[in-house]
Amino acid sequence: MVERRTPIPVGEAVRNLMAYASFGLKEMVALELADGRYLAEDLAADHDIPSFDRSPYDGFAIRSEDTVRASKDHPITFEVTGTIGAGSVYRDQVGPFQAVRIMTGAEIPKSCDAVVMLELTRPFEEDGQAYIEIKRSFKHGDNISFQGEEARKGMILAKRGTYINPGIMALLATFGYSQVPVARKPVIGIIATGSELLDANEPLKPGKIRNSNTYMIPSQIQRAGGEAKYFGKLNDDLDMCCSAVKESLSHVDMLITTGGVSVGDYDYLPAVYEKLGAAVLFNKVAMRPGSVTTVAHLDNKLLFGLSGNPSACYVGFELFVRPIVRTYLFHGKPHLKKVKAILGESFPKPNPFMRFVRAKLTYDEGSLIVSPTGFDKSSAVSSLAEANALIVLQGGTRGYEKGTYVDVLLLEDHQGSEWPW
Ligand SMILES: Nc1nc2c(c(=O)[nH]1)N[C@H]1C(S)=C(S)[C@@H](COP(=O)(O)OP(=O)(O)OC[C@H]3O[C@@H](n4cnc5c(N)ncnc54)[C@H](O)[C@@H]3O)O[C@H]1N2
Ligand code: MOO
Ligand SMILES: [Mg+2]
Repeated sequence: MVERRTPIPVGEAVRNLMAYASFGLKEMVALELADGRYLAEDLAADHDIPSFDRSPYDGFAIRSEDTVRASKDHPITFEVTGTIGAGSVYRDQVGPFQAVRIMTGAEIPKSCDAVVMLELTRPFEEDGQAYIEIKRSFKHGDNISFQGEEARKGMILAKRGTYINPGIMALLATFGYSQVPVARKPVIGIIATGSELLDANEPLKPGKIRNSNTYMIPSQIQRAGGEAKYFGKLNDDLDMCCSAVKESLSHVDMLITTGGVSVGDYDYLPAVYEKLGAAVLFNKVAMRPGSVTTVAHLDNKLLFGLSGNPSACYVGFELFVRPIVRTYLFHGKPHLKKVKAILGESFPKPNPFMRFVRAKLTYDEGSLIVSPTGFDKSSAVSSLAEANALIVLQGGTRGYEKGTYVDVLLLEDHQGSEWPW
């Protein structure tokens, strides 16, 4: 008798699974290696920015009170008493009608309170002494970048779980993080099952196909923020699958297998879970593709039984593995971000189950347009290539017309979403 499985709604499957999600550990990495990682702690300003009053222009630092009477007809002359480049500090007193030549980024001398841009001065020399003429008045604080005007010491500038992008790299360096507390990447094992599988370098043989899943999944793991560890491909053999799963699991934080989760004669994963005593959370989800996606846990670790069919495998990863990975990385919104977009092409297929259509999202003059990327069976590989989004079509619907607003999940996004969507 073929095993009958009862599909559970996607939302219920995600909720069941997320009960097992946990934060990972922190590790320190050199700043140069922090790009693309996730902050394990809030990033706080340990000093004001700027940390001293500085000049935003190349010009002259002056005392504004000396310019009160300056005008086109009555230029006022200042004696230039020194020069400060960025990085230098001018310690002498600046007296009435004196000016200090100052460069962008240099600290304002204590007795000055305004800066005049070079272009607004007329320089001249008399008896070897430099002077400038100023033809307008300046107020206290004119052209000064004040200490703390951008950020105050103690402010939180990025939260724990933030993806480290170029801007965060700049902040980390600004605040002297030569070592950065980042989330340790979860190590995710991958095993492919299937006697039909050839390696990428093998010539095609009758009845065989190349194993694409274990090249696709590491790429998805990396996009999610984890680290992939490949344990090879296995023939459909129960004992071999059992020992490989058990052994591999001991070296990783979670394990993905692909293939062998359905009800066929050589689909051994259900038997593997049973033999190893893994508790199955679900083994049928009301979705297409990926209905056979199975999740179990053993020794406090999650086992993801993703479908062998490439598109089903892909979608199963994004819906179920990704939020576990992002939670491990301290991300507060671990699920795929959902937006509304306009369907760029009709999708005539009926949708008995919730359907996740591989799609390409584009921007057109303020609108988001989304179109399926091609062949839509769960066995499809080609439609994955261009996909940067999944269109979500509700179960029990009969097709969607071009121009309809549909829900779309973004695959290449770092903001993420909370649950429920
Ligand atoms: N009687 C039923 N048959 C099937 C059902 C069902 O409910 N009743 N479900 C179908 C659905 S839906 C899917 S999806 C597949 C899932 O199959 P498995 O997860 O058991 O995967 P396999 O049988 O091992 O392989 C399926 C398919 O994918 C190819 N494959 C496998 N591994 C890879 C790989 N690493 N790279 C590329 N392609 C791979 C394999 O050759 C098969 O063509 O079951 C349906 N059947
Ligand atoms: O798991 Mo299957 O993808 O529904 O085709
Ligand atoms: Mg099968």
